[in-house]
Amino acid sequence: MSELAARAEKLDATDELGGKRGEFVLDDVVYLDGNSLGALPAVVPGRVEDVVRRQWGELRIRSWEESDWWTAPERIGDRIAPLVGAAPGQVVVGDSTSVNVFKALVGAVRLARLTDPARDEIVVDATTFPTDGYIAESAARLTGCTLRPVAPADVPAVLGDRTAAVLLNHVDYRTGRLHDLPGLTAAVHAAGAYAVWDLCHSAGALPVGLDEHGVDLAVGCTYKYLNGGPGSPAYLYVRRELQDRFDSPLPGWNSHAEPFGMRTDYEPASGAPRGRVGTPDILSMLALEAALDVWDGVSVEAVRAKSLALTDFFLECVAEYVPAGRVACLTPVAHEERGSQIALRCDDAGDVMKRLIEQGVVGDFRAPDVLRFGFTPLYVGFADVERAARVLARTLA
Ligand SMILES: Cc1ncc(COP(=O)(O)O)c(C=O)c1O
Ligand SMILES: Nc1c(O)cccc1C(=O)C[C@H](N)C(=O)O
Repeated sequence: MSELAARAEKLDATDELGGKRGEFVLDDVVYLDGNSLGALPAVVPGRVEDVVRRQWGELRIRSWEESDWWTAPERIGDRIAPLVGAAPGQVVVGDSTSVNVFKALVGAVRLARLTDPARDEIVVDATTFPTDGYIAESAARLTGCTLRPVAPADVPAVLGDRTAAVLLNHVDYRTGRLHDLPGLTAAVHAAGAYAVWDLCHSAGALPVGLDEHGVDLAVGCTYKYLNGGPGSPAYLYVRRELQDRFDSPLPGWNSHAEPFGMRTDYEPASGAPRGRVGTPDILSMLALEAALDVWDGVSVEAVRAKSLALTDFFLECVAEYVPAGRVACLTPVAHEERGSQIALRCDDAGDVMKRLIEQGVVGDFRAPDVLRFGFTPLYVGFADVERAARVLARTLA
């Protein structure tokens, strides 16, 4: 056994999160794609079966009340809240991330214009996951704003009294770079603008501190580190002090103060429900609720500590096993700039990833030349990491 393999064994033996792996349905594959689709928590199938057979099949319409379907978006929002550093009552679950980006960004521009109607610029992360960029462009057109795509580090330099809202990613989906949420949020506020953060690649992987850092609005998906399942609903955070002024661009009947009043005039609900739109996707939502059980007794700080240890160890194994110059790491080495993934640039990355997957190491390929490996501390161990680096070296040899 190599020195690194022996070390991996020891690290796994003392890993305080090691026991969590047994709460997931996993096989012999090294699954490093939880930053795209989280693994299945073992508790989910039985709970979904109950929702389908008993709640829907037997109780039918009664379940909106008796099975608490109607309040699921806020209830499950409150389960996600502590994972992103939010007090209860500020997170609502529903719709896709894309839709929530739209609600948050248009809502942020409207908030800015309450005090300064002349604000007419939206700043967006130029390196963003494409959907955020597309939605930002449309939100700018709809609100009569100019869109300024800027790399996150350059955002402070372009802020001014025309800035209405800034849309940023906490962790970059390609490189795994962790952006400075506290510093950038403070800079946005100093310019009198509103900060919207996309937490897709940070929630469930590292502490976010939404309340602590005064974030205005945030969105995120639940199918990555929160393991909610394919297409599970996203969430929207609106800071408590802004909720009464939040003017959603998608005011559906579910966000009405009195949904069953069936009134022609719209009166927004107060609190987190104001972020709702239409009927919640109950099956996906309750699968997510069950999946969140794996977080019982887990601290995000412990997850972060293990995530950094896993990514450090992966970099060490890659440096030891992979011939020098064969891959280049795009992910920052500094802990304060690293999310929970490692991105390696490599020639023929698409083909290399195919061959890795054939050998039981599942990451993903992002065009044009990136091998992406996501590390989910709840179910990835150090022996997995050592094996992944070993198989990568063999594949590249
Ligand atoms: C940063 C980021 N935003 C948004 C999305 C996707 O949004 P949606 O849930 O609408 O597909 C993803 C991944 O799919 C993402 O990585
Ligand atoms: N949402 C996805 C999907 O429906 C199919 C395939 C991949 C995804 C993803 O989540 C991609 C992911 N956001 C990324 O960072 O690339």
